[in-house]
Amino acid sequence: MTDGADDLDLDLTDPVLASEAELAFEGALRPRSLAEFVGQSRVRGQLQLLLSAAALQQRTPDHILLAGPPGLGKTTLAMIVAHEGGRPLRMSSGPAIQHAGDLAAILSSLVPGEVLFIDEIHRMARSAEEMLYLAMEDFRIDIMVGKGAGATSVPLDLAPFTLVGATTRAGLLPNPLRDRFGFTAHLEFYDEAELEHVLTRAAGMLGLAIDGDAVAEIAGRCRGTPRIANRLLRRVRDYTLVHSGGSERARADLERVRAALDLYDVDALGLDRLDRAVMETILTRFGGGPVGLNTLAVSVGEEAETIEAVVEPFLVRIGLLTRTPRGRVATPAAWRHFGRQPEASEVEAALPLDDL
Ligand SMILES: Nc1ncnc2c1ncn2[C@@H]1O[C@H](COP(=O)(O)OP(=O)(O)OP(=O)(O)O)[C@@H](O)[C@H]1O
Repeated sequence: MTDGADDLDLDLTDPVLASEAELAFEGALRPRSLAEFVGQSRVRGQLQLLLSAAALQQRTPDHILLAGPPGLGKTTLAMIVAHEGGRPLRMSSGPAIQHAGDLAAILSSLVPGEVLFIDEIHRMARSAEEMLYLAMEDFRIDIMVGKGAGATSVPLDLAPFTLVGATTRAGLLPNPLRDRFGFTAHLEFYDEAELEHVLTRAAGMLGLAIDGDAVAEIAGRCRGTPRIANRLLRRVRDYTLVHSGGSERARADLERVRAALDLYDVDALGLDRLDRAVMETILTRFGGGPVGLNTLAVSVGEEAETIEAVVEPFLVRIGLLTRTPRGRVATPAAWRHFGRQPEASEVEAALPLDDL
């Protein structure tokens, strides 16, 4: 149990308190140290070295870029970087920094040694990005005063800080920005043993008794992602609570886990509704592909960025989808998983999207 577990001692029958409890649960679940952080052993080792070297030399750690799909622990790692070094943490995000002035206001108010976390850093305004280059390198920014011919730039010294940037799309970062990070961590999907560890820890904090095979079933269906693992566990907790008449001693067994996950539309491979809509669209509307990302996004009614950053990495990883220069293509494993034959696809191509 971590310190945050005490926050969970709330009355779950009160709807307001229950949602507070869910939030408290999210917060309490975040590991507070690298030792508590499950999996990503390579990244953990690299970060540990970087932080230890900075501590020995009594300087701020180098800037760190965390890259990888959503829910793998980027925010958690940023918090750990601050916590391990006993440094304050300022949190912001790319979409919130739409002008250089927004960034100047944040940078100029940092205290020495502060960790600045910018989530979705690839979505920051270009003018702010340019200001960040100088800030990262020299701990200095140039502020423009006045307008037109009379405008002058006034240098402003900043307190030394560590920037931790997070991105689901490292490829979108301009090279000058990427090069100014002292270390880039690429977070990978978690394997099932690691997810079982995450789930067992979370179940303990939630006070949920759960069988080993039931934990393994959730681990196999959470797309290699701790955030999804924790979310599914909460639904299993709800299901167990309701189907045992609210008994405190209820146990989540394999049967209950399967029933809960089926109810919430999570299939045996962990595909959810959006994953399935994407795959079925490729299989039925486009005969298995190739199909371009934008065409696919319009057909599914979802943002191209969401498909590229959230849906595709997992589908590629489990071998249902490949990316080719001509577009996305379903693999033979995808045809098998969806119980379809390539020849049948043209017949079904006339189906409207709602029928998928
Ligand atoms: N290695 C881990 N061990 C235990 N729990 C983890 C781990 N990584 C993530 N989690 C849990 O998963 C949840 C999501 O993690 P986090 O918010 O850090 O992901 P993220 O990569 O920042 O996601 P996003 O890109 O969507 O912001 C958190 O509740 C956290 O407790």
